[in-house]
Amino acid sequence: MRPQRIQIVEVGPRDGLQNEPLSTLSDRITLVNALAGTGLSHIEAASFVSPKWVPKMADADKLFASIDRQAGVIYSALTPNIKGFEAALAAGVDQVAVFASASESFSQKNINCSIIESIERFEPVLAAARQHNIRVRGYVSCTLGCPYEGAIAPARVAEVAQVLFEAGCYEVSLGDTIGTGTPDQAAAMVEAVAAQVPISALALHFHDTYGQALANVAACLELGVSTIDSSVAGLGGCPYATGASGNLATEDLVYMLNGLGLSHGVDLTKLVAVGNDISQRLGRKNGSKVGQALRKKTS
Ligand SMILES: CC(C)(COP(=O)([O-])OP(=O)([O-])OC[C@H]1O[C@@H](n2cnc3c(N)ncnc32)[C@H](O)[C@@H]1OP(=O)([O-])[O-])[C@@H](O)C(=O)NCCC(=O)NCCSC(=O)C[C@@](C)(O)CC(=O)[O-]
Repeated sequence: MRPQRIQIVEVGPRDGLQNEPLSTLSDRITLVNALAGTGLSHIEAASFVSPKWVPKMADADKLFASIDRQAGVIYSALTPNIKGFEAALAAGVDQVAVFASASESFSQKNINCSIIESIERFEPVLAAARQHNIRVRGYVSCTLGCPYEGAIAPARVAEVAQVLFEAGCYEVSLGDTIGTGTPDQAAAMVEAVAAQVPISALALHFHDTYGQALANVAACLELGVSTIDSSVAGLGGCPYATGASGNLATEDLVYMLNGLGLSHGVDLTKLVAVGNDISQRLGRKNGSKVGQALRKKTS
């Protein structure tokens, strides 16, 4: 049941840096370029969202105009509405993502509308993307808990994921936004969603606030999930989930996949160097245990 090949979606430049107070446009560009040199084949590089809401993601068009695009790498971005999609299209984004929530309260805080309204806003994005041959990824946040509502029923997550998939998202990424989930809960949630959406179209997007992300991924790999989102150096958090820490660190994920003998195409040594560099630039502790361990070993 465990897949042999894993697709890693690197979300550090977006989910990571959207929440790093000291990051600059230049840091963002440097990070995207450096990540593309590690073998990663999908980098979520930016968000076309309101800069009033998420100031650190401003100037996504400048970022796309400045990065050195590598053949074989998908450079994607978040687009919450048609305005964002049109800007992303003009900037030459390869792929976009729409983002819904399994929690009504989080939907209101994050994108200022209800879940149903968010889906309505995504319809023109999906239609325009189809017209331009651009693939759309869907996110469901708060799949294992909400900072405002607490527990979220797996059936609710499955319902929102199914709506996104049937609306045309080629893949649905399941976010444990506040990182509270544990392996059995994560597996139960994925099983509930997989009853509605093919498991091959599901991705995991787990934050590591309670140190459970890697264990949760390991449990869900056994169910056949083959796409995992992660963030170099465990960068980030969420502006609308106070206290949530960064995503699962890509270095930790790659180290585990190596140990399991699963292929992924990423060079761990190069990745560790990128994680240490961005941590140093931001003046923050590297959030990857593997990044820290290998740095000590090599220094
Ligand atoms: C969705 C909106 C825009 C609604 O925000 P709104 O205020 O309801 O929208 P509006 O349509 O009334 O527009 C208000 C202003 O925003 C502008 N605007 C409107 N749309 C855009 C756009 N696309 N790009 C740039 N500007 C835009 C619009 O032009 C206007 O400008 P003004 O007239 O005031 O100068 C806002 O709530 C927003 O941008 N939210 C950002 C949400 C965000 O990025 N959150 C962090 C993502 S993390 C996440 O969702 C979880 C995830 C995906 O990582 C998974 C996980 O970890 O679990």
